[in-house]
Amino acid sequence: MIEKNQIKAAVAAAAHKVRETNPMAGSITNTVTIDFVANAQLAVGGSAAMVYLPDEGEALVAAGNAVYLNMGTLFPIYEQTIPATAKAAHDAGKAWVLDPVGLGIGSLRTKLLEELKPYKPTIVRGNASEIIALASLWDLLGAEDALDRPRGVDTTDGVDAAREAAVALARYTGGAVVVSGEVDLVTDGTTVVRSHGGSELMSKITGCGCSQGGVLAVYATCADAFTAAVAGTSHYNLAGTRAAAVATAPASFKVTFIDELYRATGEEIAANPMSVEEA
Ligand SMILES: Nc1ncnc2c1ncn2[C@@H]1O[C@H](COP(=O)(O)OP(=O)(O)O)[C@@H](O)[C@H]1O
Ligand SMILES: Cc1ncsc1CCOP(=O)(O)O
Ligand SMILES: [Mg+2]
Repeated sequence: MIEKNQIKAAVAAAAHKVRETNPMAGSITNTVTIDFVANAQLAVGGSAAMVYLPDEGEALVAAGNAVYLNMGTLFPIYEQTIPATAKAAHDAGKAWVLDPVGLGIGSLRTKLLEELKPYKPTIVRGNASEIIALASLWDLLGAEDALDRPRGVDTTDGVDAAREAAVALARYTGGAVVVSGEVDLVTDGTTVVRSHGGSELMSKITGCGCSQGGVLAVYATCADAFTAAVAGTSHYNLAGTRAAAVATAPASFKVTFIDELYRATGEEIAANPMSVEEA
């Protein structure tokens, strides 16, 4: 298990490095939230590039240290783009972040996520239902825990219901897993961090999860999987807490939230409340 002080020091260092280096993390993401993802990546200090085509996904892998793959709205071309980009990242030893949005809707999403298993995402980020569904699809849960039911894009499970699935996924990938919710859970399969903060209003605007994934990819350009996952999640929760102190309804919250992502310093991000336990 990693000690809390060590985690916090690594988080502050990662935040400083992002701000100093303005790293690019390319994305293949959904059309609902593509603008929010790019703006969140810029606000935390990164640089964004959004593409749809297979050779462009591979080009973004070559051009940066991390890419973000989000399954939210699939087009037929993604049958080529998503596996080609994940394979390119895996083969190049570069980081990639997976958000298995809406796993269970339709057959292409399921087929693609099955295909991605050998490319072991550096960070998996999803809500509790998506994390349980992915661990189940990848046969990482005991038969009695395995679930196979279609879902939408919002969770029907609490974060703790996905703890075992998250630990199993992290042990399989060798990377980190973030389960988002009222209190976010982050694990590398050995240590579990619970990151506090944020706001209920984050579930009242679309794209807080998707943009969190984009921010995690920015951090993954500059830090190991677990540090990047804790740092991006802490940064998110701090900005959510601060935005909720100013804005009381969804649209103004979203604008203020992006401002607070921009304002947060490395020390403030590291000081965001967390608890640490063994996996
Ligand atoms: N009730 C809540 N309280 C605090 N933060 C929340 C709450 N609901 C969601 N969040 C935050 O919103 C972000 C997106 O989480 P979530 O809504 O679970 O993802 P998704 O949009 O993929 O379903 C995360 O940073 C999470 O911490
Ligand atoms: C509503 C919706 N439908 C397909 S993707 C998407 C966005 C989901 O965004 P998030 O999971 O971040 O709320
Ligand atoms: Mg989501």
